Amino acid sequence: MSLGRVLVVGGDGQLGVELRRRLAADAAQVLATTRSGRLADGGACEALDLGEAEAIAPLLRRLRPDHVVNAAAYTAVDRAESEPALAQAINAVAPGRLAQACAELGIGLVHFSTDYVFDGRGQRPYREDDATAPLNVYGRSKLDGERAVAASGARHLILRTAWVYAADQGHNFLRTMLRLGGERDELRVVADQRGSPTPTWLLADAVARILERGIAEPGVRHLAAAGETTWHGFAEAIFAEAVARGLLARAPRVLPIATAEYPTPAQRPAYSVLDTRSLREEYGLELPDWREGLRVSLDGTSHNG
Ligand SMILES: NC(=O)C1=CN([C@@H]2O[C@H](COP(=O)(O)OP(=O)(O)OC[C@H]3O[C@@H](n4cnc5c(N)ncnc54)[C@H](OP(=O)(O)O)[C@@H]3O)[C@@H](O)[C@H]2O)C=CC1
Ligand SMILES: Cc1cn([C@H]2C[C@H](O)[C@@H](COP(=O)(O)OP(=O)(O)O[C@H]3O[C@@H](C)C(=O)[C@@H](O)[C@H]3O)O2)c(=O)[nH]c1=O
Ligand SMILES: [Mg+2]
Repeated sequence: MSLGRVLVVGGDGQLGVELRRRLAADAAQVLATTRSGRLADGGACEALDLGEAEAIAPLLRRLRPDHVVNAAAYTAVDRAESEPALAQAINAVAPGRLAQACAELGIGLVHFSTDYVFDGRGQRPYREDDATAPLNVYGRSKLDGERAVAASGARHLILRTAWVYAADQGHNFLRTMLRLGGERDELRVVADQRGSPTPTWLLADAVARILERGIAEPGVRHLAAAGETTWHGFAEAIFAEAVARGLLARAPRVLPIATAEYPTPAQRPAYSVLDTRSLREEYGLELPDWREGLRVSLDGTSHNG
């Protein structure tokens, strides 16, 4: 079955790359945008700077995709504290304009949001309707983006995910740990923030399934790997799996530290595990445990969900 024409906005981000790869198998045509109008692999695509929101509607009118998947965002959590206007423009204003154009043209929209919309004082996995209270600029801008998309009237899904990584590309914790682990004997990693590391292939598989079934009930859904760990636990797992595969000669020592011992400009939630039941039931998804997600990512085997 063909998914028709799908436009991936932000086609060279870590999620955008994986979406293009995954959807190419099922879609009649995968279109993409980057800021420059070129893909990192040299291919051509559409140019779209999300800082210029007035360019969005004309582009969609010209391309007329069946679905838009928005994988673009301002994701530099610490830098956002000193660039709040830019974070707001990319994460809130642009998604709102994108969604309005989708509503006008009858295009379905899949948009991504984050666990950082929560303050982390929860005691059990967060459900979609739990109260949001972002602790940082990035989280606030993403929450405003959710609200703008919801208000647009577009047939949409807002997928809140968490701790996203890919083994082969992008700026992410896995790749940072593999790099630092090769350089140092000892790392200090926070052990009091809990969440669920989620590979981009899992997200791309879920999007393919969603587009295949269609967006029935608009709204927010949670989508992340199952289970939970801390950044320290994730780091330990990364080194164990990397050494087992010969990706690293030996694991560094990973000292568990408190958040207070790793000061950063942005405050982060202490607990942001997401309850994914709603999306799993609605779309018949089986979400792997985060550790299995890590293994598959490092094996480089592509998964079909
Ligand atoms: N990374 C994570 O841990 C998590 C991410 N998410 C969400 O998932 C989605 C995908 O994130 P991820 O793939 O990790 O993000 P990346 O940072 O890897 O990719 C984001 C993409 O957005 C593009 N972009 C940023 N600003 C602009 C702009 N002004 N105009 C056009 N493009 C722009 C970037 O392009 P360029 O490189 O040119 O700046 C980049 O290609 C986002 O909505 C994010 O908020 C949710 C939870 C966790
Ligand atoms: C590199 C490093 C980080 N840390 C800590 C800092 C932070 O609390 C945690 C993770 O660091 P990062 O910078 O990768 O995390 P961060 O940029 O906060 O990751 C977030 O990105 C945004 C886009 C999201 O939406 C979130 O879901 C989440 O994935 O690990 C250490 O304790 N030791 C280290 O050596
Ligand atoms: Mg980061």
